[in-house]
Amino acid sequence: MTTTTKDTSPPSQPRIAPFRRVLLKLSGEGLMGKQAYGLDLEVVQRLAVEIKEVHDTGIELCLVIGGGNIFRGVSRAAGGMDRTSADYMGMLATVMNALAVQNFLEKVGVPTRVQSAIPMATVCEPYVRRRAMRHMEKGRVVIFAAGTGNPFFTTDTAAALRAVEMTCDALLKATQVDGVYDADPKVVPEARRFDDLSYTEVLRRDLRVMDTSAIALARDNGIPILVFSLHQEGALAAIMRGEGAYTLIREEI
Ligand SMILES: Nc1ncnc2c1ncn2[C@@H]1O[C@H](COP(=O)(O)OP(=O)(O)OP(=O)(O)O)[C@@H](O)[C@H]1O
Ligand SMILES: O=c1ccn([C@@H]2O[C@H](COP(=O)(O)O)[C@@H](O)[C@H]2O)c(=O)[nH]1
Repeated sequence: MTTTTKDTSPPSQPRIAPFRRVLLKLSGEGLMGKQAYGLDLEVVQRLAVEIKEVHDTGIELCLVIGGGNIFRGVSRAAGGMDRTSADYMGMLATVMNALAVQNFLEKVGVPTRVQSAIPMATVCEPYVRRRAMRHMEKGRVVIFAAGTGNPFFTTDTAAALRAVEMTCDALLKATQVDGVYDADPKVVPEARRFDDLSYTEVLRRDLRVMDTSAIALARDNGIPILVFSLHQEGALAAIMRGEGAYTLIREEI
């Protein structure tokens, strides 16, 4: 599922109001491209250009990047380690991804700041909510690293949390698949894709495109979630124009 495709979907009636500020969650695994581990720098470069395109329109942007391309606390690579240590390793992996994306964004002329939930003063800023808001008001893209800073969570929950804290209009989840299906499409090829879903339906059907704490946090704070493919070229800009293919998760529909 790593082939890049061009978004050719026809323009349609926008399903959601124009955005002022959004949080973009990039799948860490998605940054591997065709590789088995780490970063495919061509993928990172393409995403940087796509983010710039949106940033140039004046929309305020913040990012959360997963760490699945390097390390996950619950993965087999964690072996017999205790969960908290393994989760801290996972959070540190997200810092590496944040620094890589920061580098590529700055190469294409997008001003950025990385803020880490685990303070590491010689590497990046610590997470300070009001400072992050100010950076965005000044036109900087803020990259939130190290997840929530707590073990037993994931970067999906960190994305929902930061989206609420930053008063974002939406959480955009750029992932490996082009939306939410009635079963994992990587496991069940005949799974059917949804255009629209309510938070409650995602939780009731146990659709695991995101973890339940992220969905619950978004639901409790009324943040719409748009799930789309990170591999579809132009998908991010299309969504910003009210077009493109994505699953929209929001209140009862
Ligand atoms: N019902 C479902 N609909 C869509 N995708 C699903 C569903 N259930 C499970 N998935 C899986 O969820 C995955 C989400 O991918 P993604 O790489 O974004 O996960 P992630 O945990 O956020 O990644 P990372 O930790 O690397 O950031 C997809 O690979 C997809 O196969
Ligand atoms: O708040 C958080 C966020 C992440 N972790 C750990 O990091 C890895 C990588 O994050 P993904 O969301 O899976 O990409 C995750 O598996 C956890 O081990 C965390 O502990 N707390």
